[in-house]
Formats: sequence, structure tokens, C-alpha cells
Amino acid sequence: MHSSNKKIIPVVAGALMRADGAFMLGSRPAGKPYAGYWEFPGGKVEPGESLFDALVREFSEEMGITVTQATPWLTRVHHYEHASVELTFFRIWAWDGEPQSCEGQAFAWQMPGQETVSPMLPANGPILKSLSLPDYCVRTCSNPTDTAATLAALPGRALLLVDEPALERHELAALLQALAPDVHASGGLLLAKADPAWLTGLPVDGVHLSQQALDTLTDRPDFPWVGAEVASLAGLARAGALALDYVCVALTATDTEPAGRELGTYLAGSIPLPVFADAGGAVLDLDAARTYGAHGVVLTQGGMR
Ligand SMILES: Nc1nc2c([nH]c(=O)n2[C@@H]2O[C@H](COP(=O)(O)OP(=O)(O)OP(=O)(O)O)[C@@H](O)[C@H]2O)c(=O)[nH]1
Ligand SMILES: [Mg+2]
Repeated sequence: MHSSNKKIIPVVAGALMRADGAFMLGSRPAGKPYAGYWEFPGGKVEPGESLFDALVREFSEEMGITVTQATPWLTRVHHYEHASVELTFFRIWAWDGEPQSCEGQAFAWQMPGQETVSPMLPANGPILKSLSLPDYCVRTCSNPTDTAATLAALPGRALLLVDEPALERHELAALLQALAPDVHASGGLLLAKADPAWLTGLPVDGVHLSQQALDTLTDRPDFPWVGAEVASLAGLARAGALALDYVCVALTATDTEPAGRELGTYLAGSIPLPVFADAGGAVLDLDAARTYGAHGVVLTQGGMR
């Protein structure tokens, strides 16, 4: 074995999620590597322990609270000089007790995208970005002429994915121009499924890649947000390798349980990026999709895909 083949240490960490969207960070206690850096509370998984049990134990030890509801979210491997870690991040939706500083650490509630504490642990930059991704990806699929109706149907803050293959380019450009101010005023993100080179200069936050574009691109397009359509494990791996920000996973099942199992096969591979479950309708709601490890769900406007 080469000396560079360090053992990978399994770690769990969790974001306590408050009803107003804030999440909690903690500072690392004195005496640990990266003391004073901000992190998601958590720690090393003990032999034989499940990830969820490790999460519950760590939050009890470090903060004196009992986690009662948490869903797995993202898994990332990071190589530090002192160790290599596989970090499984959970989002924690319910807990008993008030967070206390059991190890002398400081805590801070933070709003996604507006973090005020620093420095952060080096592995956590992409995680913070993922936390600022809305819960809903709303796909337009109806040649919308009425942008006000499109916006009114959004479930709060959303990623609006304009997916309009039937529109001419000048029509698509006009639609994006019309939607951008209101989407941005609502704190949402505007993305379009289109050729990345053509989209540059339009008021979008990013590009959404088709499966075909994902298969053929060699580099991540240069936009703040890049997502992709995925319908296979190979596509998911490619999206991860290109360091995309999210994927929409197309599910073919039409019942909750089979759709959950199908989603589970994608998420079993410890994936590093947020997944929107696309069950083509209301088969999997947000809570169910999260239970299986998804970030959020795709809602399709104007009927079925
Ligand atoms: N808890 C936590 N650890 C993280 C995060 N990001 C990250 O890279 N790590 C790394 O994961 C490793 C384990 O975390 P830890 O030091 O909290 O472990 P622990 O609570 O079991 O501490 P102990 O070993 O002193 O008992 C560290 O190398 C740490 O740098 C994060 O957001 N939260
Ligand atoms: Mg810890």
C-alpha cells in the first residue's frame, strides 16, 4: 500500500433547520484540528454504528439535544493533511431541547447564502451553496405566454427551470428577459435548458443541461449555477465529476413506493450533489422525497412532461 492511501474516516454532520430557513453552524473547539473554524456539528462514526445513530449521539454529546427527525442529504469525500474523511450531511428538521455549548464551542444561526461567520472548514463551501438551493424546481413546459401566471404558481422561493424546446430563440430570450426581474425579486433562481454559449449574456443564473449535453460536455459551463437532467447512474456520476450544482433525476414509477425505491437506487451511491426528484407529477411530495435522501422535488407546470 502506498503511504498516500490513507484510510477514509466516516463522519456525519448535520444542519439544524429552523422554520424560517435558518440553519446552525458551530465553531470547532480549541485543541482540535482547525480549532475556531466553523462547521456543521457532528463527528466520527463509531464502529458498528448507523449514520443516523451517530448523528443522534454527536448532537447529544456536542449540543445536548435529541434529534427526532433528520433526512440524509449529501456525501462528500475530502482529503485533509491530517485525515481523509467521508462526510455524510443530514438536514435535521426536528429536535428536543435547546442547543447548549457542551464543548465550549460557539453557535450561530445563519441564513443560506448570507453567512456571516468565518472561516469555514475547507470541505464545506459546496455544502453551503447547496443549502441555498430552493426546495422546489419548477419546470415550465407549456409555451408560456402569460409570465404572471407562471410566477403566481411558484410555491415560494423556487428554481424556475425554463424548458421550452418549441420556442424560437428570440422568443425564449424574450421570455427569460420578462421573467428575470420577478424571479429575482422573489429570491428565486432562473435557469434555462439551452445551449450554454447562446445563454451567456441573458439574465439567467445558470444553465440546465439536457442528458445529451451532459454526455458530451468536457467541462462545467461557466455559470453560477449549472444543473442537469439525469436518467441513469452513469449520468449521475458524470454530473458529480463535472461538479454540477444539482441534478433532476427522472423517475419512471407512478406510485409512491416504487418511485421511492427507484430514487433510492440513485441515492444509495453516496452522491455529492443535491437531487431533485422528478416523478412527473405529485407522486413523491417534498417530505417523501427528502426521506429517501433527495434535496427537493420537480414540479411541472402546464401538465405532464
Ligand atoms: N463535524 C464536522 N466535521 C467536519 C465538517 N467538515 C469537515 O470537513 N469535517 C471533518 O470531519 C472530521 C471529524 O470531525 P470531528 O472533529 O467533529 O470529530 P468528532 O466530533 O468525533 O471529534 P473527536 O474525534 O475529537 O471526538 C474532521 O477532520 C473535520 O475536519 C463539518 O461540517 N462538521
Ligand atoms: Mg465534532
